[in-house]
Amino acid sequence: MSESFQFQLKKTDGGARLGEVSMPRGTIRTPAFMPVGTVGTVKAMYLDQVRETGADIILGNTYHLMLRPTAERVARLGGLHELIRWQHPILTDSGGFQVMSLSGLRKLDEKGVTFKSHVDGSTHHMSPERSIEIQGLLGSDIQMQLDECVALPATPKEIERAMEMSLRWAERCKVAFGNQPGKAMFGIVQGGVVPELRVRSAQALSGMDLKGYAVGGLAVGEPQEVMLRMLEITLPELPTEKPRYLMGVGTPDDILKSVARGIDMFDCVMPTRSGRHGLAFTRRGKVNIRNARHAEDMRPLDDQSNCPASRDYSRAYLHHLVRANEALGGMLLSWHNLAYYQELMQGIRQAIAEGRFADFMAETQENWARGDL
Ligand SMILES: O=c1[nH]cnc2c(CCNCC3CCCCC3)c3[nH]c(NCc4cccs4)nc3cc12
Repeated sequence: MSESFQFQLKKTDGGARLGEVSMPRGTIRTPAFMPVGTVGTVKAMYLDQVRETGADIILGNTYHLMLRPTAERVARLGGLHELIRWQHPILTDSGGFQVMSLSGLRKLDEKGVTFKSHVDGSTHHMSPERSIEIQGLLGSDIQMQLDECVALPATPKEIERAMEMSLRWAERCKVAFGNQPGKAMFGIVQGGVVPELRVRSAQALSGMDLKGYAVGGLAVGEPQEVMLRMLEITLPELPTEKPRYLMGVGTPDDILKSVARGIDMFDCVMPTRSGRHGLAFTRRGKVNIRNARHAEDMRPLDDQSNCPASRDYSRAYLHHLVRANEALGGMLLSWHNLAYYQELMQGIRQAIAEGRFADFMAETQENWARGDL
């Protein structure tokens, strides 16, 4: 196991990249899908199940953990890895994005974000330095800079202001992070859907020589083709020898098309959140298990899968559990969806390794279009 943080670009196939991030706690095979942990758990899942699906890394939820049980308490309890018993890499977000989407009264200025906790209404101030301190207390392996993801629609002036402040915050986070061997701090490219702002943000962050780069400010309601166009504009400005992380993305189709343009890492609540609501992602497209057509269908979701949730339970049973709002329904569908996402990532990595990613992408999309049997 390497004592440092290293990214190795192993192969490219068109714009798609096969790589590995090596860290003291383990290796991340890229392109990688990172399941979202919330308050230290991937909702409705045991972490050894998450590991079994093929996850090399999970996300820790800074916003929730800083409010409850607090970063200081997590540190006193030995850090997040000890607390949740996950001994592989953990990436934590800065907490800023969720402040903007979850908390009440909030103010954002050069110093940072001031907000009221949705848990108990207490007031919190999070500066770039405090965000890095919190992520350090959690024991995070990959820490994200504090940034401002401006809510769309926004004027170019507003987008420019937020992008430039995010760059200043990136510098402050880099200083606060200092030199932590085996760990990394990633910058986040902003700039909305304005090409020249995207280029300026990516070029400025590249100049900071960070360990990895996230593309932020996307998957916030813009059409898929606009998101993809922004990747085509942004990624050429980022160093090829560093990992690229597209934040909050996405559906299986988003992932295929973003891998084709050079993205290495993804996170999304989609597989777990939609699983809890009865939506299954399968190799033959989406299946809404609540639909009456499954009520007496004895087949499993996917008898080819090595995941028990996909292989051993009938659709009729899953339909019943979800209709009855039984917790086991959401658990089994979350498990199935995470397994499907990891199977998709494994297929992508294999296809790039064999130089047939374009064919894999076309076949996969055709199977989705064919729809469920
Ligand atoms: O610019 C950004 N800066 C920082 N974070 C962003 C995120 C959150 C990524 N997931 C964090 C996880 C950390 C652990 C807990 C769960 C989230 C985004 N998510 C989306 N789209 C999906 C979206 C989800 C909700 C609204 S849009 N676009 C995003 C853009 C940014």
